Amino acid sequence: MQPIIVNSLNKTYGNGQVTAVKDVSFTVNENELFGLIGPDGAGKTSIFRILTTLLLADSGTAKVAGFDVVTGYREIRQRVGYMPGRFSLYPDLTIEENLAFFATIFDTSIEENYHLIRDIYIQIEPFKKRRAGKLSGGMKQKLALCCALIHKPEVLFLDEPTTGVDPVSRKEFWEMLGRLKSGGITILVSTPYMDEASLCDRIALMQSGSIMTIDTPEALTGSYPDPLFAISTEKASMPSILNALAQFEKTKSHYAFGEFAHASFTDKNLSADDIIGYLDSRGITNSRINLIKPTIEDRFIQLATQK
Ligand SMILES: Nc1ncnc2c1ncn2[C@@H]1O[C@H](COP(=O)(O)OP(=O)(O)OP(=O)(O)O)[C@@H](O)[C@H]1O
Repeated sequence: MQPIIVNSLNKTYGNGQVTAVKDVSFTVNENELFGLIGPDGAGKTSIFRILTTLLLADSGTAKVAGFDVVTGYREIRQRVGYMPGRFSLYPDLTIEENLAFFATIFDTSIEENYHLIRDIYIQIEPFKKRRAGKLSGGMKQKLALCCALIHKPEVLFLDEPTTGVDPVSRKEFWEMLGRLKSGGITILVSTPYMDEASLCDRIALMQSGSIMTIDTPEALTGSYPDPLFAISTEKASMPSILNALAQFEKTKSHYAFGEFAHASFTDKNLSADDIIGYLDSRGITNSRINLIKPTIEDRFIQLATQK
């Protein structure tokens, strides 16, 4: 059985004025870590809320853990864990009290399922008497994950779990997801961070409510359609490099990527020397150009901007 089956979901807000989810279909396999990747407003939270039975779709169907999200909402709520994007715990309760509260509403106890959360909980246990509202971003997120796990869910929904969290805690968090997955839980996670996408088994790249493509991270970057170059120079500013590239008739795409400009060209036989020659002719000298392996972010930009 596939724990998540989504078929042609649509969701609008404001009497149809805002389209949040547009004909979205995907499936998640048992024991898979599946990512919804896209910028703010792509529709990720709406999908999470529909799948966790907190929001009704306008049309389409979805099944979670074998139950329909409309007719089987009670069963689904028993079987899933949900960590919403915004901090959802009780700020005036301590770590321990929040966890005990979530255990109680699911008719279990911290002791009964301690083994599920142990790896994560031991990191925040020394502060168990501290109120949740007074925790750092990384600690809040660990507590929220413990609360989402304490009733032993079959499917875990994590909506932007690492937004606002420092890089070290983000890394630790993803290592924890890997361990949970090995423990047999199916995970749907969303993130706007493209570097995290590569840690999923498969990802759906989303924009403006639609899924542009679904595949493994390796297959997505491997199927980038053109040679991609990273260009830098100490002698010219980024805007002037981008401006020169914009005026080159063979430029297909160009954008700033950290300290580099990334560019692809309509002529697949164009060499780095040809590009250096063109930039020289535009007064951009001493440029360095490397043929690079595209990242998920490059692939996202390519799909989002293709005509
Ligand atoms: N209750 C609402 N009323 C009106 N518009 C909404 C509502 N909730 C979401 N939207 C709009 O629907 C679109 C999709 O929002 P959604 O929250 O699902 O996306 P997201 O990818 O999760 O982004 P974010 O990270 O910003 O939450 C956005 O344009 C958003 O402004």
